[in-house]
Amino acid sequence: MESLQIKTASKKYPVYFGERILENLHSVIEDVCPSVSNILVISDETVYKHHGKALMKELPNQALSYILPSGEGAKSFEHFYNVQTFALEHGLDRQSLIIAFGGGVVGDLAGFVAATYMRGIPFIQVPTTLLAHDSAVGGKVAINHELGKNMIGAFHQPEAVFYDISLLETLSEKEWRSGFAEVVKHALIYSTTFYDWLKSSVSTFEDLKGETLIQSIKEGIKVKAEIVANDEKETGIRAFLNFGHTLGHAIEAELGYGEITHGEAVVIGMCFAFEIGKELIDTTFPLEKLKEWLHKLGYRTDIPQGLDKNNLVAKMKADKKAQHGQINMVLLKEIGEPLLMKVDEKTILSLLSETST
Ligand SMILES: NC(=O)c1ccc[n+]([C@@H]2O[C@H](COP(=O)([O-])OP(=O)(O)OC[C@H]3O[C@@H](n4cnc5c(N)ncnc54)[C@H](O)[C@@H]3O)[C@@H](O)[C@H]2O)c1
Ligand SMILES: O=C(O)C(=O)C[C@@H](O)[C@H](O)[C@H](O)COP(=O)(O)O
Ligand SMILES: [Zn+2]
Repeated sequence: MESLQIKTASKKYPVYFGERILENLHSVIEDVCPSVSNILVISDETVYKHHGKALMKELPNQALSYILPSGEGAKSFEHFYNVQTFALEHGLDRQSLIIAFGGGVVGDLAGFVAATYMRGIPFIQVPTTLLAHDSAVGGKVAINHELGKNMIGAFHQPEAVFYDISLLETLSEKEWRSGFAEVVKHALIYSTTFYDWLKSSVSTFEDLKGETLIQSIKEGIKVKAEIVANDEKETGIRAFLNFGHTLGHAIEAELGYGEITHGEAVVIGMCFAFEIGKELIDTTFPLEKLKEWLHKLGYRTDIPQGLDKNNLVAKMKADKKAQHGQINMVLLKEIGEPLLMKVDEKTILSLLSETST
């Protein structure tokens, strides 16, 4: 089992990763939460069906579980409230531990429950998707609002991240595609070395196995770790991790949560940010080559049909990076050279019209 250390202003914690490491979970819990009173596992139906038994076998018999429906819809006020009610009814206290067992949806919701229950209790992320190499690290936890993604949330770091990569074997191709988008994002904002390696190593999702998978996850987490170590609460460079998300989140909210995966929306958002970059900054980035690779991997890079462009712009203006109602987007001058820039909504509206099908 390998490990990395995450050091943020508020907390230091380990990220353990490797294949078939679940049997080590109890000793990690003893290490990071030695005086835990009881445990609540929060998961979703699909994850629990595939891997629930294997997880619960590693926990004390009294461990509780709360199973959410699968998918983005679980990041709602209703499910948040229901989990809090369950926790209260079952007597969770400040010595209780929440285990988020699932992808980014479970991690974000369970983390937000942990952040707010009795003003904050510990939690451990046990991620089960590729995407969660991103969501499980860094402490952003949230639920969605009809008016925007992750609008209600907190920064609450986990006590540990425990990533058994073998659990990913049951993921569908759609979910590999969604998760890989955030790996590509990490490479693009960080370094040519990471990006070139990724591009030459992954031509189909079949390639995401063994060492290539471990390396992709490890490098992605390292990028995230370095950024959150310097800016835990997004007062500056953490915004770079939001590359592709200004439009991506707007598309997810406009289409209806769960109609498009997070990663697929981020890919469209990243390509759009490159188009904006062509207009506003001096960049030589070969966007067509990136798109060629993305299309081979089955991504769409154009804006889905039928979306109202004015509504998209309104959502982009409501994004958390906006300042005084002005849209702030992450653009890339070159690979590894992100910058945050105010973009006029007229520029956005006209490019949205040009790049839509
Ligand atoms: N907090 C952050 O920093 C951060 C970062 C990136 C994304 N996110 C959020 O993460 C969410 C997306 O996460 P996700 O893509 O992991 O979605 P998800 O948690 O909904 O998982 C995707 C689907 O795969 C299923 N699944 C999960 N693990 C599985 C497994 N091992 N085998 C089979 N099926 C499995 C789930 O049931 C679900 O249907 C979005 O809400 C996004 O906003 C948060
Ligand atoms: O960790 C971050 O910071 C990110 O922006 C990572 C993103 O991939 C992730 O989707 C995050 O949840 C977006 O945050 P938000 O603040 O735009 O809601
Ligand atoms: Zn994301």
